Amino acid sequence: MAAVPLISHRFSSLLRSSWRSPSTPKSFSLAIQQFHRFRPFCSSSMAASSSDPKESPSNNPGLHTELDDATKGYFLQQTMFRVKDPKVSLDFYSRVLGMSLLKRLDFPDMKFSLYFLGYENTASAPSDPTERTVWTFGQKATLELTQPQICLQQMLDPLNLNVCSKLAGHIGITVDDTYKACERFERLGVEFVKRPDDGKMKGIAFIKDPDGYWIEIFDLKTIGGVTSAAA
Ligand SMILES: C[C@@H](O)C(=O)SC[C@H](NC(=O)CC[C@H](N)C(=O)O)C(=O)NCC(=O)O
Ligand SMILES: [Zn+2]
Repeated sequence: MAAVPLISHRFSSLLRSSWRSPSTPKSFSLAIQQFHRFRPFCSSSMAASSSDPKESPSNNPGLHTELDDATKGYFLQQTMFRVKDPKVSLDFYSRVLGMSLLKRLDFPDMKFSLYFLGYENTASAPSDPTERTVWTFGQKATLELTQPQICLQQMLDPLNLNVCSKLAGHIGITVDDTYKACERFERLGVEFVKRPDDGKMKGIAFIKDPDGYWIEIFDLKTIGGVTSAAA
């Protein structure tokens, strides 16, 4: 909201200066041009009604608060970063930020490893490797560090626009049922990167958000089996 006073201040000072000297229609028309340039921004922010909370739908076009029952139980489970050296990253996130390694998954045939970090107490993690995977995917807000060996060269090449050079990989949502969720996404016209039965990892899907960010979709019923060989 702070930006709006700045813009309206700039616009009002333009108006004042042009108004004070009506003989200079040029600055007045500039002021009007400025207004029209910033109006879309102002209209969405200045339209905030003082009677409703700032976070209400009336002040946030596009926001829905009557949520679809189908999404009940969804939670943000992970954010995936690609890393150049897991040793350096694990040191940073554990020693500097106090995270624990909840789960490590190794996919030697696909040449990458995954490190799931978070603030959960690992003393409560199951000892069975696959059950520990399911436990991890039941935790909210983990960090998934991906060390994609085959991508390493692309990552080190700043000019490389290969998917691997994007350091921020995806976010991941734990849903109740991946196939049911994806059938709903199809009905809603969501763009897919990978449908659940595409590619090597059956049962995991990737959709895109309006800006093209990848969102991974999985569930606790299948994630253990999908990753059992890597557990
Ligand atoms: C377990 C789940 O949270 C995953 O993210 S595994 C998904 C899998 N990841 C990779 O293949 C990592 C290596 C890849 N080269 C990369 O850098 O992303 C996957 O299918 N990723 C999407 C893809 O199309 O690569
Ligand atoms: Zn992931």
